[in-house]
Formats: sequence, structure tokens, C-alpha cells
Amino acid sequence: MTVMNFSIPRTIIYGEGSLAKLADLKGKKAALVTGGSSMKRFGFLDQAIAILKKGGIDSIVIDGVEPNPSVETVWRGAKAMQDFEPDWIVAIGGGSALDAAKVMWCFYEHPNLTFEDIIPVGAMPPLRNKARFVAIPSTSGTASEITAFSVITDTKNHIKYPIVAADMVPDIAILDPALPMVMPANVTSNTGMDVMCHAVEAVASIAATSFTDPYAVEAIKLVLENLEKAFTTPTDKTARFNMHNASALAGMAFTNASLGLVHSMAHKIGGEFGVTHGLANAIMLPYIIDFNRQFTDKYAYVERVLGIKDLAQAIRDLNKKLAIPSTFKDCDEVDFDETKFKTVLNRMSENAFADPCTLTNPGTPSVTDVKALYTAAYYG
Ligand SMILES: NC(=O)c1ccc[n+]([C@@H]2O[C@H](COP(=O)([O-])OP(=O)(O)OC[C@H]3O[C@@H](n4cnc5c(N)ncnc54)[C@H](O)[C@@H]3O)[C@@H](O)[C@H]2O)c1
Ligand SMILES: CCCCCCO
Ligand SMILES: [Fe+2]
Repeated sequence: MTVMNFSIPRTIIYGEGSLAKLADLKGKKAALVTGGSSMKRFGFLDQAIAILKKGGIDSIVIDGVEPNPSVETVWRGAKAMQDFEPDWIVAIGGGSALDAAKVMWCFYEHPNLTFEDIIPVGAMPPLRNKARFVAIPSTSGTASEITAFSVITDTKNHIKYPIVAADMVPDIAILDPALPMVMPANVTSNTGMDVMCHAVEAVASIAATSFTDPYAVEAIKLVLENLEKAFTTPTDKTARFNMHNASALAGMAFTNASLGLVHSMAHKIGGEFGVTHGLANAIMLPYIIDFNRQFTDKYAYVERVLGIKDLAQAIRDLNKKLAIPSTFKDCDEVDFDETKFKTVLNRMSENAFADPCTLTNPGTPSVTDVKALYTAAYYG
């Protein structure tokens, strides 16, 4: 029996008002990393600065992190940290902000590294010589506040790289449902289906264990029971609380069991077309459950435990309630031009096949399988 490892953040603070716990941090300087305008617009960024100040911590803001954050954005933030020398990094925003902050942290602690140095799984040197990390997610969500992962886009070759390093698991995760409550409906649905995908892929993963399955199954249950409500009634506190916790629970599952083919394919179609991560996952998930069923009985296990007739159909039904299209051809978020799709299909399929997430898929697909699955998800 091989020796296994199960790691999650040391501290997870959750529930209404948990943002105020930033006041308990012991330190001198914090670098706040955030994304677009939402945290500023809704006052959460100013709240965080004031709470840190109350606790005796001065801060700088590194903002403007774009969706699907680039290597260039990471270097910009790392430089600001090297100049300010914080002992805390506080990432507040969606997965893009949290992911960018994690790799900024790495280059702050190790300024002589290159991005290529940290692409191999586990290649990142130890962190925490200069700073510790607090993650405050505003979407429910990528669970980047829980995981050992960060997804960074190399804009030169259009490839999204999942960076994997145990030290990137944040010290503290703060799950305050007030932040995701202000998400617009499409962000609620896309990020909520990312949670579903994290949980379903973690439970079917060849690295799933008795430590990871309970978190994954509970997350699937909470998404089925709460996502539609959070989508239709954005101010429903119970639905937002349960979705925010579901995101972290799914994160505890997949940071230890990893994921599968849906994420490999979502990373690569995201790199080629810029489609939102959760939306790409939501469209493809049912197709890959149907494909993977030949390799695993874990979907049947979930159906038995949760009393679901057919998991893929339950996900198709939920997608429909969330106004998520069943194919990329019918997706109006980005232009999935058919000629471009055919042109990039081979490259995209080979890159998806090589993505680290494919390693834990319940069965080993061929590149031809991946192409067929992209084609099925494109045309239906
Ligand atoms: N590290 C991991 O384990 C992990 C897991 C899954 C996905 N990811 C990565 O995370 C990224 C996606 O993150 P995401 O899905 O959270 O979206 P995001 O961070 O890209 O944000 C999407 C949009 O929603 C806005 N937004 C975020 N929170 C908001 C709020 N509360 N109210 C209003 N607007 C808000 C953002 O400003 C942005 O415009 C992708 O790059 C994906 O690859 C990382
Ligand atoms: C190897 C796991 C990478 C996780 C990335 C989630 O989009
Ligand atoms: Fe994801």
C-alpha cells in the first residue's frame, strides 16, 4: 500500500461576517491582490484594508488581475511585493486573482525563478520564508482558497498551465458569503458548475480515497440543492452560504485527488477561445461522464448515495435551469467560430491529452478520444 498524503489549509474561517477575522492576523505589512473592479465596487477591498489597519497591518493593493491571469500579470505583482516586502499576502477575488497571487508569492520568495521552472508538477521550491497567505474567494467557485494549484496562461502559446505545489495551499481561507452574494447570475452559474465539476472529477479520480470522497459527495449534494436558488435568488443567504462551502469542500477533495479529463479539456479550450473556465467545464461534463462510465463505477456510487437516477442527466437538467448551453456551437459567451474550432482541434486535443489533470482521469483516453469528445461537445 503506498503512503498517501492529505493536505488542506490549516485554518478555514467561514460564515457571515468572517471577513472581519482579518483583524486577527499578526504581522506588519500585507499585499492585497485582487482582480477587476468588483471587490472595489462593492466595498470589500476597502473593508479589508481598514480591518487590516485596525489590526496594525499596513497594506498595498495589487489590482487589475485579469480573468485567466497571464505570466506578465504575475511578474508585475511579484515586483510590487519585492519592493514592499509584505509578511502577509491577502488574495481577495475570484479564482483568477487567487491564482495570480499564489504565483506572485512564489516569485516574491524566489525572484530568480522563471515561469518554466515551476511548470513541472511539484517543482516549486518551499514558500513561507518571507510571507504567509490568506485567500478570500469572491466566487463559489474555483476553491483556489483551498488548493495546491494555480492556473496561469502563457499568452505567447495560448496555453493555460496548471501549476501544482503543496506549499501553495493557503494558510488561511476566509469564506464570507457576503462576497459571492454580489456575483452576477452568469458568474454564479459558471463558477457553481465549476464546483460540480471539481467534485464529480475528484470522486471519479484514480487518486480518490476515503479522505476525499466524503467532501466530494457532500459538495455534489449541496450544488444540486442550492445552485439554482443562488442563480434565481442572488440574495438568498442560505443558498450563498451553502454554495460557498460546497466550493471549499470540493476544493478539499480535488486538491488531494486531483481532477480529470474535463479540466484538461477546459484548460485548453479556455486557452484557445478565452471561454470562462466554469462554463467550459459545465458544457463538457455530461459528455465525459458518459465516456468515462466505461472505466469506473464511482458515478454509480454517487447516484446510489444521493438517490440520483443518472448523474449526467441531472447535470444536463441543471445546466438547462442555469441557461448554460448544451454545446459550444450554441454558446454565445464567446465566438466559437467553426473554422477556428476545426483549425485548432488537433493542437487543442494533444495539449489536453498532455495536461496533468488527464493523469487521474478514471481511464486513459487516446488523443482521438479527446478529439471526438471536443467534437461532440461542440456540435452536440
Ligand atoms: N487554483 C485552482 O485550484 C483553480 C481551480 C479551478 C479554476 N481555476 C482558475 O480560476 C479562474 C477562474 O476563476 P473564477 O471562476 O473564480 O472567475 P474569475 O476570477 O475569472 O472572475 C470572473 C469574473 O467575475 C468577476 N467577479 C468575481 N467575483 C465577483 C463578485 N463577487 N461579484 C461580481 N463579480 C465578480 C471577476 O471580476 C471577473 O470579471 C480560471 O483561470 C481557472 O483556470 C483555478
Ligand atoms: C493538476 C490540477 C490542476 C487544477 C487546475 C484546476 O483548473
Ligand atoms: Fe475548475
